[in-house]
Amino acid sequence: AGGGARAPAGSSSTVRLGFLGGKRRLGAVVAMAAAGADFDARVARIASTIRVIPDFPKPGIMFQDITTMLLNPEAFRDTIDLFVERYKDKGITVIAGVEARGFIFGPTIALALNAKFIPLRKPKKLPGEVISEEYSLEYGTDKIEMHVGAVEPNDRAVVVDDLIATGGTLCAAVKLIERAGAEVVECACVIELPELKGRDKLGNKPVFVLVKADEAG
Ligand SMILES: O=P(O)(O)OC[C@H]1O[C@H](OP(=O)(O)OP(=O)(O)O)[C@H](O)[C@@H]1O
Ligand SMILES: Nc1ncnc2[nH]cnc12
Repeated sequence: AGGGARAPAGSSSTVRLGFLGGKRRLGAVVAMAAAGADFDARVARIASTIRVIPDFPKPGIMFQDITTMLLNPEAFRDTIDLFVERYKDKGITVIAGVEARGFIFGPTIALALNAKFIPLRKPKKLPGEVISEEYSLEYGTDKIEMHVGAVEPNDRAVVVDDLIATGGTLCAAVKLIERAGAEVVECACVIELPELKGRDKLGNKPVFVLVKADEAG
């Protein structure tokens, strides 16, 4: 109220910042372009190390095999770094990894972010009290479980897995964490099979992926 007659607090410094911002913006654009080029180069290297095996584990499935990427330390490190760079200033307190391949990437990302790592496991693997969610897969149905007490209501989580196909697994993971009252900020995967429209299953939950596979698995 009455603010219309007054200059907004800090207006002079706003002008100065605007001027400085003008100079900085140019630098920022250059820096962003460089970061973008670097991002693209790292993603290209990661993509080139992923092996595709036709008809595994069933006829018609184009299996995206990340084990060949793990043989290349630069590509493996780039994968971890790209996730850490994305989440480092986002107040993430939990990295939840989906068994089995989410366990390959999740713990290193969690340590780099100083966040908790939470394993989301296949049934009857966790020894304590669990909550569970059933889901359908591209090739069958399954269930994942999480220890009660692993996440707390004020936690901010990212769910990590190697791949999103139909989205059933990530959807179940998000439900588990949200049932425990925490916020899932995003899901993060190395690979997406876009033709299987997994994002649709996740509604408006953001999914960050590094590599989109050409053909549906
Ligand atoms: O988006 P969706 O259709 O749910 O499929 C993606 C899931 O499928 C794969 O795991 P899988 O269930 O084969 O288990 P594994 O990692 O133990 O082999 C993959 O690692 C994801 O977790
Ligand atoms: N095509 C695929 N490759 C690897 N993992 C998968 N999980 C579900 N579909 C897959």
